[in-house]
Amino acid sequence: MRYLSTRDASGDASQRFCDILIGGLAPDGGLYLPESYPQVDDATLTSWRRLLEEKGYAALAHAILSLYIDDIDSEDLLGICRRAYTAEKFRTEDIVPVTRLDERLALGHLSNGPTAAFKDMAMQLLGELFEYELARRDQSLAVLGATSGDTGSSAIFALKGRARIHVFMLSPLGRMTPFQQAQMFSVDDPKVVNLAVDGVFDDCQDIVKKVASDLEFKELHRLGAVNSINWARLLAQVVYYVACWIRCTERNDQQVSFSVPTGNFGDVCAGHVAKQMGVPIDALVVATNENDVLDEFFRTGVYRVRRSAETQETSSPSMDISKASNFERFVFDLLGRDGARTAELFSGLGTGEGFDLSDVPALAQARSRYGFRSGRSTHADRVATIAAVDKEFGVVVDPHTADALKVAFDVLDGDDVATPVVVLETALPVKFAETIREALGHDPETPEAFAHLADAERHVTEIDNDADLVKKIIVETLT
Ligand SMILES: Cc1ncc(COP(=O)(O)O)c(C=O)c1O
Ligand SMILES: N[C@@H](CCOP(=O)(O)O)C(=O)O
Repeated sequence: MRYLSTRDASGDASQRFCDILIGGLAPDGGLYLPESYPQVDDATLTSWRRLLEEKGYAALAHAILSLYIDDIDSEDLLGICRRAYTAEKFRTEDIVPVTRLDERLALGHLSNGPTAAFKDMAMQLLGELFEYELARRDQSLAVLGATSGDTGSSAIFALKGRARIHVFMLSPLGRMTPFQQAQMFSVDDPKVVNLAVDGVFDDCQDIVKKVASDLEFKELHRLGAVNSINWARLLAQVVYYVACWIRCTERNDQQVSFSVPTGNFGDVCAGHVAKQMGVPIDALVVATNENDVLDEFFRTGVYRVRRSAETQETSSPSMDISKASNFERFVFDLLGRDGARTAELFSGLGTGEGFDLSDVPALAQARSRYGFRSGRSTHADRVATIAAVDKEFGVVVDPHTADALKVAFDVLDGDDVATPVVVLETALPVKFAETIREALGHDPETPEAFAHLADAERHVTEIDNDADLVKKIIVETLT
């Protein structure tokens, strides 16, 4: 399989998987996608069903990843998957258990990993892939990432202690929950550098892209990416769509839909990839919080990015995002993979512009061909949903999952989706105690592994929103 950039007008798919794994963002500022989506037939779906049942999640991951990775020996890739997806790390043999709430609703549990968020599903694999490839190249990597609360911890826990890797993680100052801050900043490791930026997540992500676009700097300091701009993140996430579909169905002609709490559009974009491969997925429901740029797009065709000052601070803080990176991948597909047009639309976003596709005939396909639906949820909605789901099903969900449940109820009640909906649970409630207390009147359960966090010492430097300053810190740390 070869890969191309969403901004490459020539359509030249010349990159191999391990090159883009290490490269992260494409040199032209675009995001990598495979030249085509491998198509799965009935026999393949049946074999995946058997594989998951008989050999487990790691074996399923190996089968799916093998369709996209042809520059890692198959046995080595299997070893990588087995090391990434263990019952010890994910606290369950199933890795991704599914709870059926009723005949039309299920929860896909993605947050049983080391940092209690779905980011671990991809990040544990990324850690193993980096280790393997860097050893093969005898190289080091300086990972520069941005987080709104969960990617940061997940990356740090997956990468710390790996000899060839430094981690520089940018987070929006004061905008994460106390638990998220404690989890991330408690790591005491000279090769892990936490930088709290005076700004919002989008500012942090802009810095990452700006620094990575300085190709000389990137090459000199061997800069890598762990955000979902890295294709490997999305690829790993495709696997749990397949696993959830298998766990909710008995036959290959049965479809399910997914409701996905959405911020940077990475999670639901992995669902888009799975659907394009032929996995029997009906609707992909994009559930946003009050930062509803994507809901607005799917309703109107207008992509109106908000400036930092307009990005609201909400009680599902990990989704406080107004410039969704991976949306570029979907628009590239929607526009028939027109790299020149995609470059034109997305290169203006840095200056706060958006675009309007309401007149483009292909927009209708967002729903008809690609299955997208959307909706938004507010603070009042998520608090009410957490309380209602606890009362009706005896399950406590985190605020992000509550947003997806709220929108799932909307589309089901409005008869907009006729297939069972799997709501992706993206974090554990322990990370968002204040909102849980407001909804339920008591604290969320604290798993034993996190009991020590509240008192841990913090390791973080507060900095201005300044890409040059970040470069300076990277240089000083690496030399
Ligand atoms: C808990 C949680 N839920 C949902 C999301 C949204 O996922 P995505 O950015 O892939 O759309 C994030 C982060 O973005 C998150 O941390
Ligand atoms: N919600 C994320 C934001 C970054 O998204 P990513 O999927 O691109 O890494 C977070 O919690 O940090």
